[in-house]
Amino acid sequence: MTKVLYHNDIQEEVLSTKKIAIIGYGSQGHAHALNLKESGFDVVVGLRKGKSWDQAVEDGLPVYSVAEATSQADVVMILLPDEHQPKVYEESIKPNLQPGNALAFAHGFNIHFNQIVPPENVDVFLVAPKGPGHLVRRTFTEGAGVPALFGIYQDATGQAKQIALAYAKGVGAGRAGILETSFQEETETDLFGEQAVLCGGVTSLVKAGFETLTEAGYQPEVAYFECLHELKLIVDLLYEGGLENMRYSISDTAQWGDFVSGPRVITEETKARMKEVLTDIQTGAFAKGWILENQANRPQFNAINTKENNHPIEKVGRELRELMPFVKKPVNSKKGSGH
Ligand SMILES: NC(=O)C1=CN([C@@H]2O[C@H](COP(=O)(O)OP(=O)(O)OC[C@H]3O[C@@H](n4cnc5c(N)ncnc54)[C@H](OP(=O)(O)O)[C@@H]3O)[C@@H](O)[C@H]2O)C=CC1
Ligand SMILES: CC[C@](O)(C(C)=O)C(=O)O
Ligand SMILES: [Mg+2]
Ligand SMILES: [Mg+2]
Repeated sequence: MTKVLYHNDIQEEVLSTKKIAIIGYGSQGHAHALNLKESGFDVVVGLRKGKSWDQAVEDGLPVYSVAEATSQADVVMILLPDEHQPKVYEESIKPNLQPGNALAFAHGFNIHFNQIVPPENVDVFLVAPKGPGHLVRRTFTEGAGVPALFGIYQDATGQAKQIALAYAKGVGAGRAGILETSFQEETETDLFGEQAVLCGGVTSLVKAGFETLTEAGYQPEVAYFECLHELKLIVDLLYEGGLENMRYSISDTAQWGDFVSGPRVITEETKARMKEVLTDIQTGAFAKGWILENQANRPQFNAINTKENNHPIEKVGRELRELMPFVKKPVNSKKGSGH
């Protein structure tokens, strides 16, 4: 089995004497900055003026422009949206990097697809939490953590691995498990996971189930509970104990239905489509399309986003969640949250 590292396997001294600049204060940025600070590290945040800047100040962090934060830091972690990173890197980060600094990422996209080409005299590593930033923060405050991958692209100082590991420990990943990867493996598996399974796969499955039931005349509220709300409860069992644990808790009738009907829905054809998705990622076709979409100001992204937000499952879901005060407010609507 691949070696998985935990909290006590990692020395953090190599990072204790360094200043870390977190560039961006969104989903991952706020989690890394706050977790590292509470782990005892010296953290500054680099931003443009705006909502995130105000939030980081309110959270008690020293905030500077991206150029100023980079200039004073030893480790520069870029946590801007992938599509904004190359421009900000060229204009504000690259001119302020010193030999021996470390440039870090939470996803390998821009390095792997050559959108950012760092100088040879800096370390380049990634620490990629395998979970959404808001959960990286929430689990940390609860004394737990989200697993992370680390990978080294360039080791100019001979210390890149130790620095990356100390960083991963500082964000709380040592509580859950830290695994070594390459930029290529992290980039390709992360894109595949979010497209085919975690995000694209799940949303398409949920909508298809909801539409099948409502088009057959069943109540949208019943379809919502069956196909979306209960998914979290089923996923909790998978998370805690795998497929067997989930199947232990459900009825034998459900388990038999799982065995005979699951493979009728997710078929060899689905797997063939997954392989096509993976090929597009590996060849760079997906990356090229995403870069072009951004250069054109996201016409398709915006149109699809609006349509998706107006899907009937979203409308009935909003109404039903209002009546369940115990359901956590979505991370994009917390009052006063700039994350
Ligand atoms: N989201 C996640 O959970 C995960 C993300 N990742 C990776 O982490 C990285 C960050 O992603 P994510 O956290 O989703 O990013 P977000 O979209 O949440 O980042 C938004 C932040 O970036 C700032 N920002 C955007 N553009 C600029 C700019 N031009 N100059 C300065 N600041 C800017 C925003 O500031 P403002 O308020 O001023 O707009 C805000 O603070 C990506 O590489 C992503 O792939 C990896 C694992 C999971
Ligand atoms: C699953 C989506 C993700 O890869 C993540 C939260 O890990 C992302 O890019 O946001
Ligand atoms: Mg991911
Ligand atoms: Mg991702």
